Amino acid sequence: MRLRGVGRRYGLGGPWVLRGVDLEVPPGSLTRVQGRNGSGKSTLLRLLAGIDAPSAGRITGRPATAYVPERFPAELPFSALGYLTHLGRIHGLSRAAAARGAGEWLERFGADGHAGTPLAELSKGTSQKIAVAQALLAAPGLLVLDEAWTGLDQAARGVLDTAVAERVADGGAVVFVDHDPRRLAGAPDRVLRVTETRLEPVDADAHGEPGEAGYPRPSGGAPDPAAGAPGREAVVPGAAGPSVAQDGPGAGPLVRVEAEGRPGAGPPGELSGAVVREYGPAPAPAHGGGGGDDGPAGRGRGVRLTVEVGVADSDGLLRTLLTADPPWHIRAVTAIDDNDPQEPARGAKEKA
Ligand SMILES: Nc1ncnc2c1ncn2[C@@H]1O[C@H](COP(=O)(O)OP(=O)(O)OP(=O)(O)O)[C@@H](O)[C@H]1O
Repeated sequence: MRLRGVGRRYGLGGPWVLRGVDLEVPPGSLTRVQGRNGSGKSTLLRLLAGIDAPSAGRITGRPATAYVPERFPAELPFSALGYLTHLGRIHGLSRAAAARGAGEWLERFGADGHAGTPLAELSKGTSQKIAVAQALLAAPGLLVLDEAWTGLDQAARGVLDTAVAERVADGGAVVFVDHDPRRLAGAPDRVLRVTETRLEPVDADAHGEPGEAGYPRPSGGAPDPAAGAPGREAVVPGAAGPSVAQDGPGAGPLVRVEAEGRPGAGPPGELSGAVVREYGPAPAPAHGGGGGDDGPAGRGRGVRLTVEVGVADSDGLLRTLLTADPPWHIRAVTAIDDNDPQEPARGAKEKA
């Protein structure tokens, strides 16, 4: 598949999110895409997946494509097995092959016990397994994964790792975005960074390094007026306890997760190994609202939660937030570069 001079902007006269992107996606290739929050990674992946059209340029030579979106629409009136069979049919499989493939993927993901469960009644984790299974089941020529590992348990993440390797070995192309710099570390044939509307190759030596330009802190965020809110920089109650306050979330690379909850939501009580950096009223929308991106905060002013956690625990943290009732809306996930002078000294801050 080939992208030539591809650009995307939203709305009439809106700013270009991507511009002049030339890209070839060869068969049998594994490509990682990274970039700052809001740089345009999901926009690029939607274009690659063919569910969005470029505002400029051309995309040619698309193979059969499957896509795991950042958010899976789980409210459809199907059972898990019925949905996967239906999707298999849409991907061109015969009824028998679709049903067989659906059953096999449910089993591989350890979700066969939920074959008859309506989608709307599935847990977030099982729902994510279905989101991934629907993309894998027709063995697509191009597989596009937008944070597809998030919300999966450890065993299912391993199944997905293996499935990606199988796809590539089988001549399929896989393009993925993931917040964890260690995801499929060493496996991608190339790493691309979306920056300032462009797509540029990342130095192979920088693959997956925390703090590398693919994982900077959120860009341009105005200081939060709620900086002094109660609970800021507190240790999560009932979770990691005093050892976190003394030692921080452990040695090694850290990930910062920013989430937004319903008005009045308290922090979930099971954020093991995590340090809460900020907890208070969400800032007012920068553009006066109307963007249709209210998240679980709904129309009211929600609660903003910023948590730091070791990379190894970040999947668990995300799962906890996403499966909370009501779930938190994940605003940003960024790795933290301890060598960055703009980062406040750790240790000292934890003890403040
Ligand atoms: N449907 C849309 N309508 C209007 N603007 C959009 C739409 N989708 C994305 N944008 C804007 O395009 C820019 C890039 O968004 P995109 O979601 O592609 O970035 P991203 O790198 O995937 O971000 P994140 O890491 O936070 O998921 C952002 O400024 C975003 O607000």
